[in-house]
Amino acid sequence: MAISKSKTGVLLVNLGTPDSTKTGDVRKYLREFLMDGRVIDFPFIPRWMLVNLIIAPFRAPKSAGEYRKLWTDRGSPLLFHTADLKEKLIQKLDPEKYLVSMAMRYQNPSIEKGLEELMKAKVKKIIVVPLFPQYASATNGSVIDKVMEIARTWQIIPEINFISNFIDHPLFLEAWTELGKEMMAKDDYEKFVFSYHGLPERQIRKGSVEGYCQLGACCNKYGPKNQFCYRAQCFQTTRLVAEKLGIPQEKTLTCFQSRLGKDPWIQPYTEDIIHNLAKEGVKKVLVFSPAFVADCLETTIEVGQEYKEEFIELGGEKWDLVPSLNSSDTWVDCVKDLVESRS
Ligand SMILES: C=CC1=C(C)c2cc3[nH]c(cc4nc(cc5[nH]c(cc1n2)c(C)c5CCC(=O)O)C(CCC(=O)O)=C4C)c(C)c3C=C
Ligand SMILES: [Fe+2]
Ligand SMILES: [Fe+2]
Repeated sequence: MAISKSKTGVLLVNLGTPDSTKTGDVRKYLREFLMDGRVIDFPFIPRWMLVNLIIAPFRAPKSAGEYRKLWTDRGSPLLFHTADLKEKLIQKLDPEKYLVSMAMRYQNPSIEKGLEELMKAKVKKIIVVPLFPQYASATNGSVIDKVMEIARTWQIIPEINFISNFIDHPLFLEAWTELGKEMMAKDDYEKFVFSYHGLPERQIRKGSVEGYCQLGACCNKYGPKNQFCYRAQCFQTTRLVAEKLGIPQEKTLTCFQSRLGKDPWIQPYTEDIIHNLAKEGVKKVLVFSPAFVADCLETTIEVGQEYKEEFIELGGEKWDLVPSLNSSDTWVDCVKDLVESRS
């Protein structure tokens, strides 16, 4: 009892995934996810109408089909890779000092449950690790928001520490370098595409400090004024990973996938990059997806299957996806260090 009182609680949080591939479960997931005002940042009524009358009903059957292609015996890869990461982290952290739990921002296991587990053990402090390397209001911001919404109902609120982003953590970069090297040993790639999850441009502008972020060349530099700009962090991630792998900058392309709706999202779009590469006669491409730390619908299906089919149809020969960090040893070491450095 005395020992558990002095433990630090660690909460790993990933995005979320449906409970099953049934259309009803996918609809429920999409509703919870997209009704988050940090994800679709419209006022409540237009957001409610858009999500409940248009996106969820029409998208759910299509998304359920995509999830069926992705699903495994262990369920959703996003979920089981996060569970594996948690188990491996437990093995590496001192059990006398740390108690680790995991959650999904949307659906299950919920953040409520994850925090409850830590609070029941009377932890002295909580370190929340949103598993998103680049800060965005729609992801890390939303996790922080949700944790605070829950914590404000407690009588005793222990010290809570949030990891904001970790794009320049040496072990994060090393983990991607190891995976990239393994792929690069197999073939000579002409171009290296870094495809990140997209965001509506509006969300970047809202976070712009003194109007600095203009969604253009401003993202080619990374400093105090754009340290929270998601697009700038993505470009910086590309530069850091490419540098460690010895890939010349002119062979790298940073782009953004998964646009939803008609509003402009951050550019360049991955689809446009695919078309341009094919037009230029590029045949062999290696693709990194460093906005995700676990393989999921966005990596395996969208990048690994759909974009690949498009590139091959347009005349390309190879479009190989670097697998995500999942629960690789170096990535587990990175999370261990993120936690221990805040203890
Ligand atoms: C307005 C819509 C969306 C924003 C903004 C958004 C930001 C965002 N998302 C991720 C990470 C993931 N997204 C995933 C799936 C997914 N994302 C959206 C929409 C927005 N995301 C939808 C509708 C979906 C569901 C799938 C679909 O119908 O296409 C996933 C995969 C989950 C899985 O179960 O595999 C991840 C991970 C980031 C990092 C991000 C902003 C930076
Ligand atoms: Fe998303
Ligand atoms: Fe910016």
